[in-house]
Amino acid sequence: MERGQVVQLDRGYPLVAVGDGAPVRCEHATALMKAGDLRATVGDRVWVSRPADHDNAIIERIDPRSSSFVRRDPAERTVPQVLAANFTRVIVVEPAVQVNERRLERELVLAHQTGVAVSVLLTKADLLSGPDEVRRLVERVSALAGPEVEVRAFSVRDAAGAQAVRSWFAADELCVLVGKSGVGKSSLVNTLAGRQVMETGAVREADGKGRHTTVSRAIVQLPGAGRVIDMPGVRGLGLWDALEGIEAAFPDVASLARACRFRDCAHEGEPGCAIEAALAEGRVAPERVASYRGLLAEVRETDRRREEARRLRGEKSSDQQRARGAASSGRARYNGRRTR
Ligand SMILES: Nc1nc2c(ncn2[C@@H]2O[C@H](COP(=O)(O)OP(=O)(O)OP(=O)(O)O)[C@@H](O)[C@H]2O)c(=O)[nH]1
Ligand SMILES: [Zn+2]
Repeated sequence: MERGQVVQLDRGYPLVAVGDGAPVRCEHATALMKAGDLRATVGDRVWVSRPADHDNAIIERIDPRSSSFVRRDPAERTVPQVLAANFTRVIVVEPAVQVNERRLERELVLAHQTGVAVSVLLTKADLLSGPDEVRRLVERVSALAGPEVEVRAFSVRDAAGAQAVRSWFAADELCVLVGKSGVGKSSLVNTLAGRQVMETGAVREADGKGRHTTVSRAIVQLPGAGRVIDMPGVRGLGLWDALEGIEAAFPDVASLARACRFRDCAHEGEPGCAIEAALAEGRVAPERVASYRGLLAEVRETDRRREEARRLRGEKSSDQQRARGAASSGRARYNGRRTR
């Protein structure tokens, strides 16, 4: 068997880079699909065999993932979907004009849940009135994202700005870009690559539900720098196993929550709730608490449905399931709290 990495995922079979040769199309081994229905995702390190009598190579094994970007499968409420693996940084991409704060919060939760470094890129900065407005926006988004997250603005029309972003893409990094369709992810990749490697807004494929510029997730090698995964506009960002992500994305609210009298406080009117107290005294923004509560409720609801689905399948141990969930989310966990 040879070791390789999945470098592209489209509607066909995964493309796997093996050695220095051209990437090969791979099918999944039947045994792999039977054992837990494992499918390779972009970034996966895999072991492939190449039977002589077969058109495609075969993925025999998928190595454990050092990180993974997981959302709830939009087609099914009780299974996770891994969109990318083994990256070192998540870059959340939002347009500088009309930043959607609620969407940004959700993206940050999913990004933090992966356990790797998180950055925010505000694109199309040329559409703002000038440097002052850009600076104010970066400050506002930084305040929302917290001190651990670096926020930068970018425009394809500003070569100097592109230079500032390059430090995220050091040679040993694999960055994944997350953001809705049309925010300019492919344009960014093309700017960094110095040539047209991804199709942008000019060429579009209509798919009934909306418009998608990028139809496949692929790893792009930037010349003299690291690599980047462009993910097509991911429409649904349902949370899956995201408690640590919520805690990391809401450091302001989460630090209050740690002072609640009850460890499992739902922050919905329990006695001794530190969040309620902070709200009453105006020490925390009501929108932040509303988002925090809403996202927590979503995770609990998904957990409830998982438990339900498991019961219907005749499985029992939810502890085992949690342990597996922790392994698949790529973030070490102890007792439901972040360990980092
Ligand atoms: N004014 C301005 N327009 C931009 C900038 N970057 C991208 N655009 C435009 O925004 C549109 C969408 O850009 P894309 O790069 O295709 O967006 P995307 O995020 O890759 O979209 P998907 O592949 O569908 O996820 C195109 O028409 C671009 O020309 C920018 O910095 N400034
Ligand atoms: Zn509370």
